[in-house]
Amino acid sequence: MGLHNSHHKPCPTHLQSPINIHTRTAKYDPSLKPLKFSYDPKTAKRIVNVGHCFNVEFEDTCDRSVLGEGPLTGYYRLCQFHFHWGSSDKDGSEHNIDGKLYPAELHIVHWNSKKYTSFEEAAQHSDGVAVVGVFLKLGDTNPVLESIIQNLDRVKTKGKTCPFTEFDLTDLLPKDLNYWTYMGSLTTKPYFECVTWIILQEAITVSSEQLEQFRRLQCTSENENPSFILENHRPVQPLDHRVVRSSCP
Ligand SMILES: CCCCNCc1ccc(S(N)(=O)=O)cc1
Ligand SMILES: [Zn+2]
Repeated sequence: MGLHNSHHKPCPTHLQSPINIHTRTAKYDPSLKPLKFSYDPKTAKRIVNVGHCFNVEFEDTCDRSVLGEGPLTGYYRLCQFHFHWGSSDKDGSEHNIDGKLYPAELHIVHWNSKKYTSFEEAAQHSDGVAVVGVFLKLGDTNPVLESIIQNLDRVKTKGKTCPFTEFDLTDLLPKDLNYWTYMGSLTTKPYFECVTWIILQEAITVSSEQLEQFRRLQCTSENENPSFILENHRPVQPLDHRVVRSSCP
């Protein structure tokens, strides 16, 4: 199924992510609301090395940590956050801003708990998932990131987990919560087209040494010859007929 045109041949519509955000083409939408983060630090649970990155997982059996408003209808339940990075500080982010790459990108993953009963079910629907993307720019050591990174040697190999509780995720967000938003997909297999992307316009800082810690994670399990997660960012995908909206003019 896809858009129809005068030569009557259906052209497939791609709704894949990430994309390059061309800021001058983004359309200010005054109907977009401010983002409303309501996170309970007690829902932080553990850090897991999932092989291609590490996830910081939250308790998502009830609506104790939710994202509301913004471009969303209703609220979406926080389930995990993770990062994408590159083999050097020159690239690593998944989304680009006017062709500019950042050294890393944070993804905060939520699912529509009003309509669906799990992330896996929500991921089958176009209104199922909402991911907040935050760029990481090179700068001073980020003390909040450091509280996560100091645990990484406990999840060095694939499949390892360690407890991680009492974490206030709002401490990791920039002050300015203005955003771009568009409809897209998961950026790793199975690439389901289920994501309302909400990309913050202000970046947070990360130091070069902190990025090096990400690259020391292993994609192999402890009884295999070690190989490292040097990079895990997907190339940008065609925007096609999609419009990126902005929360500010
Ligand atoms: C259906 C189960 C798939 C597990 N993986 C979920 C997943 C993949 C990618 C992203 S991302 N990188 O688009 O934020 C979030 C969550
Ligand atoms: Zn991601």
